Amino acid sequence: MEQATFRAAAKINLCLHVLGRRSDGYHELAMLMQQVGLYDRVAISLCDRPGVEVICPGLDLGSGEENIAARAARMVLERARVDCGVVITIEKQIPVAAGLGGGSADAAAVLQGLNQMLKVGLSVPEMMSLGVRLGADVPFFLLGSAAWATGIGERLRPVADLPRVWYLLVNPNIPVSTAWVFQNLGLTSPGQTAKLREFPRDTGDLVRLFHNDLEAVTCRRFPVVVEMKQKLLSAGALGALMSGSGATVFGLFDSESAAREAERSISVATGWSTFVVRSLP
Ligand SMILES: C[C@@](CO)(OP(=O)(O)O)[C@H](O)COP(=O)(O)OP(=O)(O)OC[C@H]1O[C@@H](n2ccc(N)nc2=O)[C@H](O)[C@@H]1O
Ligand SMILES: Nc1ncnc2c1ncn2[C@@H]1O[C@H](COP(=O)(O)OP(=O)(O)O)[C@@H](O)[C@H]1O
Repeated sequence: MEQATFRAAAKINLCLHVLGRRSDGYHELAMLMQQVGLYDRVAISLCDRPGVEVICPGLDLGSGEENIAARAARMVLERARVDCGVVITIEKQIPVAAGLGGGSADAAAVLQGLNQMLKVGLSVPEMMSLGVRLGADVPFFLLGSAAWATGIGERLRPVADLPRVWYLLVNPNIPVSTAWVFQNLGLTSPGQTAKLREFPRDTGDLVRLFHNDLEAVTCRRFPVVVEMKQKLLSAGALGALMSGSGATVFGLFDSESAAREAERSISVATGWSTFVVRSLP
């Protein structure tokens, strides 16, 4: 039985502007997205028994249509025209429903991993067009570099050489539904366009880009997000922002030691989950 293990890194949104609502209910966005060093481990085993099984120790994410990794596996198996089955074991480190794209990252790892293991020969653009049917964020994870994202998040322009910085991620252990946040956005006029040509060269440039149109919606329902931002700033973060639809907040630091010191002061005082991570290229 062939087996391989892949790492699936989380993402943060350094800015997220909502530009408008489409007739299918999705929203046009403009975002700067970057992966960070917080990983799920996705182990894929091929087996003789047909079907897809997903095991996620300690969590119940199902193996049916509700599980995005299982859906990704079925898509590749259909194209591979083989009659083997797949068992996927996901060790989650990325908090679930946290604005860090964990499900989409796992799905991208399964698309790439099975494509490789079954020698299906799908190109990256082909995987991206399958991926966007699983989730708007999946193409970004297949790209594998920081990017400006437009459309519903699937139109990507890679950004090279973003400053490598450290983030302290703080999550209150409250799951937030992305669909709920968009439904409660109450968009009345067209949103502001982000300056997509902007090229952040240093930490100051990065912090000046920080903006998230979804933050106010999540903060109204979960005021703890405001508290987490304030705690990060008083602990020395150069900037702090909610990622995606929340509720994770990230604080930016220019050294690992500064981020770890802030983590100590924040996690001593609260029961929140914290992660010190480096930005990925
Ligand atoms: C908001 C973002 C920002 O990166 O991140 P998360 O908070 O999920 O991490 C993403 O756009 C989320 O991407 P993803 O989580 O893959 O979204 P999907 O599963 O496709 O969509 C979940 C729901 O969010 C809404 N949605 C999503 C993307 C988008 N551009 N417009 C939307 O209105 C839709 O109501 C959809 O039913
Ligand atoms: N492999 C998976 N990892 C995380 N969540 C998953 C997975 N498969 C399905 N889900 C479901 O997807 C939803 C969104 O999860 P996630 O991708 O972690 O959040 P977010 O979109 O906020 O980053 C959750 O409600 C969860 O139950």
